[in-house]
Amino acid sequence: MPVDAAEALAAEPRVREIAWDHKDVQLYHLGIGAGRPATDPRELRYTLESRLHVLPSFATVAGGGVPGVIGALSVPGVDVDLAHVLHGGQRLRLHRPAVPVRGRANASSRVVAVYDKGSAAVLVLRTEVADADGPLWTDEAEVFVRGEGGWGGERGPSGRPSPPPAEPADHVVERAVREDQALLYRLSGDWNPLHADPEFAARAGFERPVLHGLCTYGAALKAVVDTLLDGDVTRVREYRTRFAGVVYPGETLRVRMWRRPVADGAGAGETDETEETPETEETPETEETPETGETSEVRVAVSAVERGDAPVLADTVVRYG
Ligand SMILES: CCCCCCC[C@@H](O)CC(=O)SCCNC(=O)CCNC(=O)[C@H](O)C(C)(C)COP(=O)(O)OP(=O)(O)OC[C@H]1O[C@@H](n2cnc3c(N)ncnc32)[C@H](O)[C@@H]1OP(=O)(O)O
Repeated sequence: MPVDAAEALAAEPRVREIAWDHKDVQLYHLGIGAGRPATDPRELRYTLESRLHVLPSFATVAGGGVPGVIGALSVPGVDVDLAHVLHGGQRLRLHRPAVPVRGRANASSRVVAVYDKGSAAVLVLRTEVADADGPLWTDEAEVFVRGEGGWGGERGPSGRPSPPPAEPADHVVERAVREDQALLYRLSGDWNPLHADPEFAARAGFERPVLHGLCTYGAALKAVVDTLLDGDVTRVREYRTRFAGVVYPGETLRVRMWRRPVADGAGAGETDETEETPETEETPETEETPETGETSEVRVAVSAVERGDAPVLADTVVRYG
């Protein structure tokens, strides 16, 4: 059986040392579309080493993606065809206000949930990253594997993505995706040919290579940080999304944002009714978001302008201090 849930869940965490420096950060920023226009003082913070800050979504590639997406799926009990794999969702919690420009840390990854959707399997991979000073971030990727369900396993959280709020958005920005964006983004470590090789993309059922989900994820966070947080990357506490539709390089992303206070009593580490946190073991202590002042959040909806309002990122929330 290509997905053996019991074996995947029982596997020991995979622990590896990761390291990164300013060059990795700059490459990542270029990969998600930063640096245009190249002389804009705000953009220079994404590209110039003397002013560099780190967009927190860099955490999803820190360490060069080593050993890359294929390695990340090399888990006991998981033997799937990469052409059937789509990124289904992503969640990131920061345990410190800023991701450092250079770092060395231990990353511990394991499968924390496996769901049987009948026609697909959903794997939840959690990675906890800590350096000598303590926890840095926790990252959770939901991996949707088409054609691998049907073994009678737990179905997990159900439901379609929730629609965006009915009221007009507080902010709407558009961000063009370069034709070669995926070719640039993959240099940060996700070498999946789905994003570069037309023949592989056709085998996976797409008319041409699609953009990495995490590239859209980074571009949307950058739009939020630049628009709402005055470019202050240190205010981001948590960021989650569901990948609801593909993006093709060359399209334009429309990012709509609705600000709202976090409901009374809902700490940054807690969930709300729209959230689809997998029902796994209790959230470990280290996943608490730091208490660095009042937390607000923004609901975000992302679509590709060329294809109307159909969401490409749904159930998307950024929490910030
Ligand atoms: C370490 C990191 C590892 C990362 C691996 C990824 C490697 C990358 O290189 C790969 C990528 O970047 S791929 C590009 C980004 N992703 C995408 O573009 C996917 C876009 N989404 C889709 O196409 C569909 O929503 C699709 C296909 C996802 C689902 O659509 P449908 O097949 O129509 O499914 P649907 O009928 O709506 O739902 C069936 C059941 O599945 C659940 N579900 C749906 N979308 C989900 C999602 N995105 N994540 C988790 N669960 C999801 C539904 O809730 C439903 O469950 P139930 O029947 O119980 O209600």
